[in-house]
Amino acid sequence: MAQRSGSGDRADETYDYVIVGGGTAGCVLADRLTEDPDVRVCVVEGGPSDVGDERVLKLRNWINLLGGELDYGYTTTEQPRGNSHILHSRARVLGGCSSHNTLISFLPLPQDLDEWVERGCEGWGPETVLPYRARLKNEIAPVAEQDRNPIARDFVTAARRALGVPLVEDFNARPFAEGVGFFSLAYHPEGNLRSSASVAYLHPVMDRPNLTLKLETWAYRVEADDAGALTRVRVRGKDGTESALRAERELLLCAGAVDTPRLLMLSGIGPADELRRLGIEPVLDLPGVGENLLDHPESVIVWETGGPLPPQSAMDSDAGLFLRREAGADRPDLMFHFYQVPFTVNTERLGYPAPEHGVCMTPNVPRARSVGRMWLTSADPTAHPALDFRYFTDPEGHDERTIVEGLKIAREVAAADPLRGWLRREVAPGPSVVSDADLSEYGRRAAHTVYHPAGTCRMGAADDAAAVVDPELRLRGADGLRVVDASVFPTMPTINPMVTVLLVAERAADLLRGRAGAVRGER
Ligand SMILES: Cc1cc2nc3c(=O)[nH]c(=O)nc-3n(C[C@H](O)[C@H](O)[C@H](O)COP(=O)(O)OP(=O)(O)OC[C@H]3O[C@@H](n4cnc5c(N)ncnc54)[C@H](O)[C@@H]3O)c2cc1C
Repeated sequence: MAQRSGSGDRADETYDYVIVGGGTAGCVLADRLTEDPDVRVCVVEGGPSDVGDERVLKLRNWINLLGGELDYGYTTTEQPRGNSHILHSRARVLGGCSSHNTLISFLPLPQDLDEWVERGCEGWGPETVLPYRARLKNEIAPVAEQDRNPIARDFVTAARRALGVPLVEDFNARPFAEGVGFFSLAYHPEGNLRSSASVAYLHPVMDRPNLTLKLETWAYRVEADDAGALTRVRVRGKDGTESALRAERELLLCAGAVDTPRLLMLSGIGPADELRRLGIEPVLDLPGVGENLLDHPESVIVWETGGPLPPQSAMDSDAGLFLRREAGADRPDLMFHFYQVPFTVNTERLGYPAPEHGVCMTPNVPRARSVGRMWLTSADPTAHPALDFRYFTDPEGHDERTIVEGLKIAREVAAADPLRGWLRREVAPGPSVVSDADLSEYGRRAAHTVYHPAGTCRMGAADDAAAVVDPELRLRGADGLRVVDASVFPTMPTINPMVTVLLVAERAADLLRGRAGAVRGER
C-alpha cells in the first residue's frame, strides 16, 4: 500500500500516518486509524512480533523477561539518596511494555485528571477521558478466583484487620481513597494469557491491507519534509538497511517515555545548548524535552515463609493495598504490592539472604514529589541516554517519609492474623532495623522502580514554554508531529499507568480523526 514519492522528498515510502513504536499506545493508534480502509498506516517497531511467542504471551513469565533480549535495559545515573543499581526495563517487542509488564489495570482517579487540567491540559479532565474506558479492547477484570493464592487472600484479610481499610472487590468500579483487594488485570485467566495492547488491538487486524508493520526496525532521526513539517523519519532495518518514511498527514511518536524524548533530541529537538554541546545541530529549541522524568518509586520488605506456598497465581503480585495517611485526603498517598514470591534483587545486593520460600510487600509512593530528568550522553544514536530520577530528593522529604511509614505499616499487616501464621521471619531489613533513620537508609538503598517512567515530553497549555506538546498532543513550534505515549503525562497518576496510556491513545485517535469524544458503550 505504500507509495514512493517522486517529488523533492526523495524516494521516501509514504503513508498517511507513520507511527514510531508499536507499543502500548502505538498498537491502539494503529488499529483505530486503519479502521478507515482509505487511511494507510505504517508502524515502525524496534522489537520483534509477539505473535505465538509464549515467553511474552504467558503473563506469569513476565519476571523472566526482565534484563533479557526483549528488554532495552536502561540504567540510572548515580542516585545519591536512592539506589543507583536499578535496571529500568523497557520492552523491545510488539505491544511494548504491555507485552512485558504485569498488566495491573487501574483507571486513573478523577482527581489525577483534574490535576492535568489544572496544569493547562484542557480537554483531559475526567469527564472527557474516563468515558473512553468503554472503548478499551483489553479484557480487564479482577484476578480470577482460581488464581487467588491463599496467602494473598490472607494478606487482604490481615490488612483489613490491622488497618481498618475496606475490602475492594473491583478497583475500577468506582474511585477509591483507600482499600485492599485483588488487582484488576488485563488477561485471559484460561491459559494465563496477556490481553496486552498488541493482543487486544493489533493481532485481530494485522492483515488489514492498509496497515504496514516494520518490525525490528529502529527510528533514529526525525526530519522535516520539503514544506518544513516534521513528517519524515529515518529508520534502520534489522539487516542494517537505512531508509526514510514520510507521513503525508502526521508522524506519531509512540516510543515511550525514554525513547520518544531520546529520538527527538537525536533529531535536534530539545534543549538547544545541550544538543549543540554534543555536536547535534538544534532544529527546534524545546527545553522541556527530557525534563519532568516521573516514576513510582517503591521499597521492599521481605519475609521467609514456613515452607513452599500454594501454586495459585496470575502473575505473583496479585493483590495490593492503598492507604491515605492524611485524614480526609481524597486520594491514596501510599500503595503496596503484595508479592507471593521473594523479590530480592535489591536486598541480595545489600547482603541480605534470599529465602527459598518467601513473600514481600513493597511500599510505593503514588505521587512522588522528587522529579528527575533525562538527557543524551552522546550524538551516537546507539548510546543509552542518562536517566536521573533524583529519587528521594524532594526538599520536604515526602517520598522518603512515605517509604519509612510504609515499612512500619507493612510490619503491622504482617503481625496480623491470618497472615502472621505463614511467616517464619523478616529477612530484610530484619527486626533490628527500627529507627526512622535506619528504615530510611535501608528503604532508599533497597528501593526499586515499578517501571513507570513518564512525563518527559509533557503536555501543557499553548503558552507554557516548558511544555513539549500542546493539549492536542502536537509538538510545540512545529507542524506534522504528535507525541502519544506515557511521556506526555504532565503529572503521574496515583495508580499504575498502563490504562492511562491506553486512554490517552484512544483519545488521540479521536483527535486525529477529528472526533469530539468517546461514544459510550462503543468498542
Ligand atoms: C516490567 C514492567 C512492569 C510494569 N507493570 C505495569 C502494570 O502492572 N500496570 C501498569 O499500569 N503499568 C505497568 N508498567 C508500565 C506500563 O507498562 C507502561 O507505562 C506503558 O506500557 C508505557 O506505554 P508506552 O506506549 O508509553 O510505551 P511502550 O509500551 O514502552 O512502547 C514503546 C514502543 O516503542 C518501541 N520503540 C522505542 N524506541 C523506538 C525507536 N527508536 N524505533 C522503533 N521503535 C521504538 C519499543 O520497542 C516499544 O514497543 C510496567 C512496565 C514494565 C516494564
